[in-house]
Amino acid sequence: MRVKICGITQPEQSLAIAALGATALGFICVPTSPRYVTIAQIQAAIAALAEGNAPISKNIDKIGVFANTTISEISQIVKKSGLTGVQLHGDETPEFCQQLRQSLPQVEIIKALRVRSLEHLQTTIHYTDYVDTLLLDAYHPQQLGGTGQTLDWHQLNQQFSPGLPWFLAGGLTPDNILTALSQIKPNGIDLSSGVEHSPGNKDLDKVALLFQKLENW
Ligand SMILES: O=C(O)c1ccccc1N[C@@H]1O[C@H](COP(=O)(O)O)[C@@H](O)[C@H]1O
Repeated sequence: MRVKICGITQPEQSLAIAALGATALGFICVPTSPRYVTIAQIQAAIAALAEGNAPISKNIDKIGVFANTTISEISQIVKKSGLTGVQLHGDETPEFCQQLRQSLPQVEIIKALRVRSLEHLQTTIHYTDYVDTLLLDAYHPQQLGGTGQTLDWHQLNQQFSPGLPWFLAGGLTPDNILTALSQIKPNGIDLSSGVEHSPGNKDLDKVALLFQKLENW
């Protein structure tokens, strides 16, 4: 199972989190977020990974999180920083994803859906031809992401079976991860606020605890 730890801002934490077992790191490229990072910060985090000894550090997925921005801005940031994937966390349409794919053919495209209702889940069907991966996050009326709010895993399990690999996100923590995974079987999990001291400052003890819990799963 893929494990993405999102909202990394410090280069040394990217290396430590990779060493603990993360398969993907997320960098928030949304300027209004308290976890926002510049191209230079992403470059520094990726350079730290390249200097790490463990092969996993070099092969780890490096995902930029964007919301409601332009294809040209995303493409520039991806090319300058060395990101391997893009997570679209805003109101991007299937047509937008199709155009982004043409601009960045080698880059993984993850479309996040902030789930307002179970009916809303049906919209994912329109993205299947244009993205590689889906991600489900909880809806919050004021914030785009990193909210710590959870989805209804049990209901989701009964209503959601997309034709694409997908990440479960939204309020996951070392304390609730096994409960979530006992109810639903995503291809990956994505954690941000549940493994941090404060926005952008990850709590490495919580990240270690998460991987300890996953060992017994
Ligand atoms: O983390 C943020 O600040 C953020 C800002 C804008 C869009 C997405 C953001 N984070 C994403 O939110 C989810 C869930 O976070 P949490 O575990 O509930 O704190 C995750 O996919 C992040 O990539």
